[in-house]
Amino acid sequence: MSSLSSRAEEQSHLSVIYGRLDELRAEIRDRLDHTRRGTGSGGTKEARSMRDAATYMYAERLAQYEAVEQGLCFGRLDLRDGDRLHIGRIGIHDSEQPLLVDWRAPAARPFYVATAITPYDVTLRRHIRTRGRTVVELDDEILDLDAATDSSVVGEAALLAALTANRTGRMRDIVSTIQAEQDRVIRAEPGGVLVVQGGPGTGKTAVALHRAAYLLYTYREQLSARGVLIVGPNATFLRYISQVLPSLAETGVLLATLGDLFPGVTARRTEPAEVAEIKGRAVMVDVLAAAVRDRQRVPEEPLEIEVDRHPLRLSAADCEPARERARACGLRHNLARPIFVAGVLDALAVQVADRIGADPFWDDPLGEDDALASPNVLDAADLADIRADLAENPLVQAAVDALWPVLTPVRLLTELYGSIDALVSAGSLALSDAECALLWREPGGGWSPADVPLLDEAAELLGEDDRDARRAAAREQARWLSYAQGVLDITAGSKSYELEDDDEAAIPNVADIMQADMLADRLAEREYRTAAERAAADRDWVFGHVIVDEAQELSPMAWRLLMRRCPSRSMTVVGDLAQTGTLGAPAGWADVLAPYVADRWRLAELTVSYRTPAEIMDYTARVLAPVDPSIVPPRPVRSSGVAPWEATGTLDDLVARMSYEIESLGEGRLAVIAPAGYQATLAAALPALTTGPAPDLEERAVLLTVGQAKGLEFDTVVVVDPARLLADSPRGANDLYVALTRPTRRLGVFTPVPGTTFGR
Ligand SMILES: Nc1ncnc2c1ncn2[C@@H]1O[C@H](COP(=O)(O)OP(=O)(O)OP(=O)(O)O)[C@@H](O)[C@H]1O
Repeated sequence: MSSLSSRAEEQSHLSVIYGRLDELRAEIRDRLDHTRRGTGSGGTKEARSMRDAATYMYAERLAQYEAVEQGLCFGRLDLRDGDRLHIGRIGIHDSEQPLLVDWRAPAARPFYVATAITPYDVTLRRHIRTRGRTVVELDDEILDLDAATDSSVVGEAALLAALTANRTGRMRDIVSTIQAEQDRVIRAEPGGVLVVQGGPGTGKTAVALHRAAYLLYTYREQLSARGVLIVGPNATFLRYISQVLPSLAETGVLLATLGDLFPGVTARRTEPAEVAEIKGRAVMVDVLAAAVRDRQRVPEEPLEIEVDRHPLRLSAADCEPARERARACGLRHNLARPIFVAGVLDALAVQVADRIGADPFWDDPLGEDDALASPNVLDAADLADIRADLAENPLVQAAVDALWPVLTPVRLLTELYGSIDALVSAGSLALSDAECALLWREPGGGWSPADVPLLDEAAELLGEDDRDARRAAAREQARWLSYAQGVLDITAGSKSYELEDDDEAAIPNVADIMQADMLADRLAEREYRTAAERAAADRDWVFGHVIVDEAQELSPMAWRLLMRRCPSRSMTVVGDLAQTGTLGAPAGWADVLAPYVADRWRLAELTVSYRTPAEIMDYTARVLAPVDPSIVPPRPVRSSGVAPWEATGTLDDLVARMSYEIESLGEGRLAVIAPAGYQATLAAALPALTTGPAPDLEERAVLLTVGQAKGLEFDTVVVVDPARLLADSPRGANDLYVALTRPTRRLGVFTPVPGTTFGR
């Protein structure tokens, strides 16, 4: 397809682009060396911090330049006015002209959406395939109405090459072959909630990742300070997608599972699906609120507290007004505690004052015993002293702690789960006794992902009395902000002097890539993490944009947590309701979103499956039609000529089949997807498979449950015992749908001989 002369022409342009990239790297390296040499003990504290921040930023920029080495330039547009644009992973200029246009720039958009009918002034679109720094293939499309075909696919040859390449266990970016319907999602406005619904393999995950990169590029000012959060279903999945954003030179994104979103807690505990389902219900908000109220007690029997060898009595009548006042103040548990404590101290102080302040000379002058009370010789200052002494008294403190303890989320939940009485009391209006019994567990053993939204909710209910720390932090921040503003003014002023004949757009100085508040944050912390990194350590962090992948799996409690992290509701929600595996998951996107945005959300649908060839999609549709006719697989973009195989047999037969499949795999990757109860037997019978809770997907062959396989793909997939997968869960059809749509090339379906199984 590509003539030698055009290849030579592209090669020479490519060499110029790489040459310029090398220059940019060398310049940043020089700057880095220069600031590093200056780093150390010299200068003021502020100057040292400034140098550290600059070092960090140059290192970050260098890493971005290093990350774009592979596939730096992948396309060219020839425009009607004779202009020619090369499209690539980042923008690169020399002193006179742009050499490479960033794929996210508006000028690059026609590369993804132009058609013969709507050509956007493009006359030719060229896909350039490279290996290292060498051009290996060109694929030209003339956007000429006379030559228009009805193909809806852009850059067909490049797309097919990408789709049929061996899988590696790591997802690749799709930047050179994004399709028009995907491009519309990637470049959609960031405001509000955008739901992206699409069947398996339609590129939802790929689109979500490219959207994050696009948003950070286009709305950098708004987003880089707050960061972008991408939530994925599990750690294996995050590892699978982890290379995509670095290959797009983006570092401002936090990839996390829901279990990672409560700093200080690593939620890896496994638990039965029915327990996770209860924890995910919206009524758990009421259960937790009741659990907190249950920790705000008054004594059933009066408490005796000995102070200065005299007994004081603390009764329900003393404590009830204090509790009412504390509850009525509208503050959260820990923040309301001082009000309760003040009420209790008042009650105790009166008792002490009555004892020590009685007027020794008081008498009933008329002997009629008609005085209301003994006049007290103590004044307000004395009473305040008594209260202060009582507040310091350990026995008083212990009594108050028992009645209204300072609670952390971890303590509240640990003590709630650890007591069936506490569970039944807190759950009385929302849970059955049997459900409370399911939630009960011994203390210890770690936290599960479903616990994390509850810990977060508990943190909201409890609050943290950190007023002093916040005031001090605000003062410190203001000091750094004014310093940072000064630094930016100076560096902006010195820009042309420092850079002289450099390309200023391509070599940023501090003022280009930082705002004063970002710089102040970094200086103040004396460590220079990106917003995403800092967000990971801060429960109160509010993200600029949140992207949720496999969103159909999230519980109502999980949504509450995510919405708290994104009060602006700038969100992209990506999922497929037909692939829902969890119990208690939503029936529709409206159900999920209504509590937060009513009906103010947009829906975009992806309709073409890029992963799975037509033969496998047809088979899947046939198998699922009698089980769940509502499942309609998406339209495949290609066929492979390889029909799926079906077999029935013993474990030995399966072992024989697997050795053939693994042998004929070549460079690709294979997965066996089997019911959870079969995992032990199959792991023992098939030692060539990598197994475990988070198997390394870069290994050649892995054994997975459906839950683990969600979102992943392999060249070859063997699904074991589909009937059992169907029977194993109330959403069995969805599970089978997920399993059958994982392969990019070959599918095998193996059923044990009737009446036998390969495990529990
Ligand atoms: N435009 C494209 N160009 C090249 N490859 C693509 C394109 N779109 C999607 N793909 C590839 O198709 C495969 C499926 O994409 P992805 O995993 O994003 O789909 P998905 O909709 O998230 O699937 P699932 O619902 O099963 O999780 C991936 O290998 C992805 O790289």
